[in-house]
Amino acid sequence: MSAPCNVVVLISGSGSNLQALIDSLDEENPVRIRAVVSNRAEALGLQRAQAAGIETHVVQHRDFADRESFDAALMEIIDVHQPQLVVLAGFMRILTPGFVRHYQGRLLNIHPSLLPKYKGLDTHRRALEAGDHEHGCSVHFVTEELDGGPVAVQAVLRIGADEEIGALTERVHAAEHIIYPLAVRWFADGRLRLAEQGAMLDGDLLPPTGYLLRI
Ligand SMILES: Nc1nc2c(c(=O)[nH]1)N[C@@H](CN(C=O)c1ccc(C(=O)N[C@@H](CCC(=O)O)C(=O)O)cc1)CN2
Ligand SMILES: NCC(=O)N[C@@H]1O[C@H](COP(=O)([O-])[O-])[C@@H](O)[C@H]1O
Repeated sequence: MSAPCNVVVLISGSGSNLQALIDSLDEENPVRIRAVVSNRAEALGLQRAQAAGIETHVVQHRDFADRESFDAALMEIIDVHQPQLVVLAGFMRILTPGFVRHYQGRLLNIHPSLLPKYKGLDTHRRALEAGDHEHGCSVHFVTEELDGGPVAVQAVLRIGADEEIGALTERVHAAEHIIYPLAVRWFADGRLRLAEQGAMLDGDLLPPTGYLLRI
């Protein structure tokens, strides 16, 4: 088994991706979730972490004068755990260049679209309004460019005729809960890495879409 991989998870909301990561842990998995940090005190994900016996912290962005000081407070808490990996799981704040540089290559995010399409927010509505036939989610390395980092893995879904945003959101969520634990495990096992050229899996450069799963 690989050496333990200390992970800190950042959240802002319900934490279903955090829960999927927690549920993926077993004696074969080297991932050790050392702490969960939320920028919102009301995040239900904090309760999920506490139920799993994971240390939790709240760092509210509204308590800080600017993004740099907020990020510095995050980093101070995160670095206590000396993480090999920081996981954004529904974390809804844009991180500063200083934060991204500090964790470069060991910072992952789950995004609810087939990047590079629909960076930012409100992705499901945008895909439906565009009349797309496919949609999905992406795990990517985080860079200074918002949702622009190299993709590690994507889940591709067919959009059903007249599919409602609620149904699509649920299907994408379910797909996220498959690909995020997979990508995090690959990283912990030393299989997934960020190189100069992009995301690498087992020493091979991944395509811009990352490792594709059709679900
Ligand atoms: N430097 C980076 N920071 C973050 C990235 C990234 O790729 N580079 N990914 C995001 C996650 N994300 C989409 O996947 C995302 C999160 C938040 C926002 C956003 O516009 N946030 C607003 C506040 C919104 C709110 O509080 O509800 C803001 O920060 O002003 C866009 C995309 C995480 N950070
Ligand atoms: N741009 C970032 C973004 O929209 N992230 C999305 O927030 C949700 C968090 O759900 P969760 O709190 O239940 O994991 C997830 O669907 C994730 O893709």
